[in-house]
Amino acid sequence: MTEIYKALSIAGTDPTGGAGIHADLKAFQEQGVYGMAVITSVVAQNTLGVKSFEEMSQNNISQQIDCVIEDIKPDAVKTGMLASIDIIELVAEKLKAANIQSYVMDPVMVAKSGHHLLYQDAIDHLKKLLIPQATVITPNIPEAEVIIGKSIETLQQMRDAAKEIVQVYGAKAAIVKGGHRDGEARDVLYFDENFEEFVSPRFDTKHTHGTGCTFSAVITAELAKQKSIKEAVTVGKEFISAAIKHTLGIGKGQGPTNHFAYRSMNQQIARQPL
Ligand SMILES: Nc1ncnc2c1ncn2[C@@H]1O[C@H](COP(=O)(O)OP(=O)(O)O)[C@@H](O)[C@H]1O
Ligand SMILES: Cc1ncc(COP(=O)(O)OP(=O)(O)O)c(N)n1
Repeated sequence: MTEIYKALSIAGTDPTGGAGIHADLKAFQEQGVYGMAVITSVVAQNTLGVKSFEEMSQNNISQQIDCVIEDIKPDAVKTGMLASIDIIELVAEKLKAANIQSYVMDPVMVAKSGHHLLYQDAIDHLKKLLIPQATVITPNIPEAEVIIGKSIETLQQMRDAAKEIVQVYGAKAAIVKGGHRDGEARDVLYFDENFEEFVSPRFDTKHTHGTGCTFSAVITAELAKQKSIKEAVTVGKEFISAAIKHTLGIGKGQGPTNHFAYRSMNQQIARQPL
């Protein structure tokens, strides 16, 4: 019988489907993994920006997580938008108790539109309670700067940051993403005392809404399928590169990426125009 691999995203929503839980579920599905979702915050946002968000109650989030874990235990979990200290504390406690095999932490802080998705006072809790539990953490450059408290401009500083997040803050592996720099899109992974770099050309497009969510969701799906960290990040990079390159061109602002592109390319099927 075919093994069913299962992944859970604990994150906020995006009604236009480009980021958050919606992007995560689509990425899980594309990668052949059964997707599940616990909603931390309902966000009113679209490709033009975030209007507002409301957090779910502690009791409700707690019960959502219990409903999943008691019934269909995930092979891998990712967290995205967690918003507040209370939610971080709750999720950290639940993850520890569930003894999850692979945990991918996307330390979501600020949307590309500039709207804060994490209260400033919650950053220390993210660092103390969740980073030490992470199998892989996937900060973009501004998030890595907040975590280590230093500015990151050069490739060497990206490498130093990835190493520090592992050695000082306790993640098993860290990938610092280069999406916010100029030139080629180069991401740096530090794991097992080694560096690996993942590179693609920089595609000249404004349609990059939800790139970080999608990238970390694909890594989560691949880890759920028992792939190694290096294999999972390799697929994540190929997926997000194809999704940015073959833009859908929808939305009035920074549009979503093309979740169909990676599978369409691999299967040579024109499910959507490439
Ligand atoms: N214009 C682009 N062209 C190619 N790759 C990109 C581009 N923008 C981002 N990426 C890649 O997308 C992934 C997500 O990175 P990033 O956009 O920095 O994350 P976030 O959404 O968290 O800010 C990384 O692999 C990054 O290198
Ligand atoms: C609910 C929710 N979670 C995370 C984000 C940020 O997503 P990200 O992948 O960093 O992409 P941008 O939104 O910054 O383009 C979000 N917007 N909403």
